[in-house]
Amino acid sequence: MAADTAHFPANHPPVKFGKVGVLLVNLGTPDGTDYTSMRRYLKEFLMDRRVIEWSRLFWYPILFGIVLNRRPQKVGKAYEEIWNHDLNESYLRTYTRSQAEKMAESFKDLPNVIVDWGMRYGQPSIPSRIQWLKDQGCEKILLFPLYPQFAAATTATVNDKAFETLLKMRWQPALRTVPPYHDDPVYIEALANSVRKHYETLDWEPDLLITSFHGIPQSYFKKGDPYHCQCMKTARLLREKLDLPKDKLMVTFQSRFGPEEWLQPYTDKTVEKLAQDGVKKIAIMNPGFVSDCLETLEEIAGEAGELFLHNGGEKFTHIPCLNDSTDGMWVLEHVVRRELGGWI
Ligand SMILES: C=CC1=C(C)c2cc3[nH]c(cc4nc(cc5[nH]c(cc1n2)c(C)c5CCC(=O)O)C(CCC(=O)O)=C4C)c(C)c3C=C
Ligand SMILES: [Fe+2]
Ligand SMILES: [Fe+2]
Repeated sequence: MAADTAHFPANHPPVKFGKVGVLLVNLGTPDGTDYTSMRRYLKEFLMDRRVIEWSRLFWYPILFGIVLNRRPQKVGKAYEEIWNHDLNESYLRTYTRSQAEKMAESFKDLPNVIVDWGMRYGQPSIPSRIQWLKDQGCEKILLFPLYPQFAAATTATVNDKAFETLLKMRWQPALRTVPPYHDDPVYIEALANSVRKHYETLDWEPDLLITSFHGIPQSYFKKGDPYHCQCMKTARLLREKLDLPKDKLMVTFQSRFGPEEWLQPYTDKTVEKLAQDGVKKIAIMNPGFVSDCLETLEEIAGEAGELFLHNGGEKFTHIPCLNDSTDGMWVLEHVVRRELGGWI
């Protein structure tokens, strides 16, 4: 309900209250594909201690001396290929905004709830959205890092940024964070549906389904990150839901960065080897990404596909992420309604 200020004394500052905010947060994305936008985005991303855990004394000379000079141009070209030119933004931003808009529409039965969206890196920033929700009268905010599997490099850094924002506020809203939903039956069912629906569009049948998750360094896993285990559980539940034998669904990890050893098997090496070993038809999906982005469209649908076909594979298909599809929205809304328990 709109805040009722009628009974305030005449000299009382106007305040809004009584609302509950839902803030959907995804990773982030550059504002443009040019060098300056790319550098700004990568700098914020790669300065995050949750993402790169190396000592700053070691990392900053490499970051500022090499990475931020070369990588913006290289990655900018890759973004150029998958850019949403109609809206002049990346699909990650298009989908995240659409997810918030669709959720707001279906939450019309909850008039006190305001749904908003933000990014961990780049715009709209988490501090700006938390302040905006507070200004709208949100005394309670449900923060939803959209990643199904928890990783310190993704979920924890979103939570950190939100709490860091509260650190500077006198009148803080109550903040609740959404836990990982890697084994939620609704999520698993939506993934299974997306596979079934995609297969119906093909005039061939894949010999193998690869679930490719974003990797993390092995060292993060050894320090106790639950990410690997949660990816494995998602994949097992999906395989069971699809009624596939163990050898028909494979888990791989993509997007290595830097010289360290990352979670294995690596997606690119696996795809290459499978083709060389005579596997002819594969499908790849990215269950850990809530929206298609550079890592799914360029690296998997593009590069991994080419690698497979150039090494002897005959058929390759990429199954889109859940994005803002009906099934995808069903998952996000189910998780949010559950986590709002006691607040609405
Ligand atoms: C050491 C570096 C990185 C870790 C650890 C890492 C983990 C991680 N990332 C995602 C999801 C996404 N990453 C994306 C892009 C991206 N990731 C890294 C580095 C690490 N990620 C970089 C440097 C970049 C930028 C592109 C590049 O320079 O190669 C994206 C795409 C964003 C977009 O705008 O499209 C996503 C999404 C997860 C889920 C994860 C750990 C679980
Ligand atoms: Fe990443
Ligand atoms: Fe494990």
